[in-house]
Amino acid sequence: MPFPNKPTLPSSIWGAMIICGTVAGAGMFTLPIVMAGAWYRWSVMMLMLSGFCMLLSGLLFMKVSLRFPPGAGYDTLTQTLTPSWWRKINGLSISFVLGILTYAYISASGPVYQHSINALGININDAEAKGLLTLLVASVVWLGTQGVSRLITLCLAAKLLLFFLLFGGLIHHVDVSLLLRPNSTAAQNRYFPYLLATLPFCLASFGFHGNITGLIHYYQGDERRVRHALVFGILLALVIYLFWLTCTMGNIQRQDFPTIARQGGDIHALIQAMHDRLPQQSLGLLLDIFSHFAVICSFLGVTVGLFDFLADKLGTDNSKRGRAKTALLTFCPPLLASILFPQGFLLAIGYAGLFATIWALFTPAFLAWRAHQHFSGDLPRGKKQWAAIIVVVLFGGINIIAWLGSQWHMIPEF
Ligand SMILES: N[C@@H](Cc1ccccc1)C(=O)O
Repeated sequence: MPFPNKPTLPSSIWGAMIICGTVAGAGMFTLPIVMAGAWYRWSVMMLMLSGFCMLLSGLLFMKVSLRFPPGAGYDTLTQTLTPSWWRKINGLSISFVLGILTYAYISASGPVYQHSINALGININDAEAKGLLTLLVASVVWLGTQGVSRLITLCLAAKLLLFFLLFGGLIHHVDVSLLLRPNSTAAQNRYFPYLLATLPFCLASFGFHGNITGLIHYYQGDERRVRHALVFGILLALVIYLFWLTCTMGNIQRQDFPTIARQGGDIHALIQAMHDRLPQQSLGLLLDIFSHFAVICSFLGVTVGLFDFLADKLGTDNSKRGRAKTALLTFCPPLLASILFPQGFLLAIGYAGLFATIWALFTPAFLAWRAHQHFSGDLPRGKKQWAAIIVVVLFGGINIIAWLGSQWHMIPEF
């Protein structure tokens, strides 16, 4: 739907940053751990394929969303174009994924914060660190959108800057032979069988679809800019992931990864393993600061999404009290779960990958399918749209098979 007047719009670069900010979050920290079995070359290919399919579904969603008034998000689109049972499933999968990601962020960053606060000489335990961090993020979200978006922009800038500073340093320590020929024993020389199990994690790592509506609003419906922002955002995230994989797999031995996974696979364990390899203290410090910003950024983005979604569904008002109620519902269950089950970070990202298939892959394909019938009637469907819908649905189907296969131990685990 056309926007009435279009003053000068922000450059696509800013939109790309917003997308990259959500994409490259905690999921990224699971990648080297779950990809240790398939190792470097296969993992690089899998990342490219996943990035491509997730971008494709994002573009399908964008196309449909542009036909609606500005601000129309998942709920409006599914309400108009899909049967009510699908709308319900879609809504449930969105709240589940955002909730479990909140749990994952709290579980992953709690130990990192505890470590940093202890280093300052203040003694706190894991649960206290998690409570403190959650309270901090919850207060920002409670205060309102303006503050949050400023903080997200700030964290994102810090995250990108620190990332390139850090990896400029780390890349010098990469051992190329470790990347290409990791170990010697014949039994450990198998990589391909482990590839499928990485899929749900790749999918979660490239999730961003809740932000498309906001992006369309930001660019006032200018399709070209939104498209460029999505493409560049995903490309930038892919570059970051490839760098990250190179630096971690080029620094940590393949056989050391299962130990990290057994410790819950959280960021702290991974960073600890890297610390042991780093000769300079400054790089270690940079790594710590980077992980703080990386998680806080997605933590804010995802919890704002969950907060808005819950407020909308439950109809809580926008007063301070109403917002406090929604904030309690957004943050308390994941915090409690994280204190009771602190080791579930990897598992949670896997679940997020499974359930995100519904709203990040199937729903966009379904919407594109129905939108054509709804708006263009008898006109034949373009070949490109056909191809995109098939690729996206196939990718989603394989992801579900991969998740079930590893859950039922039918595909090997490293
Ligand atoms: N991509 C995000 C997770 C996410 C998944 C789905 C939607 C939004 C966010 C991360 O890696 O942390």
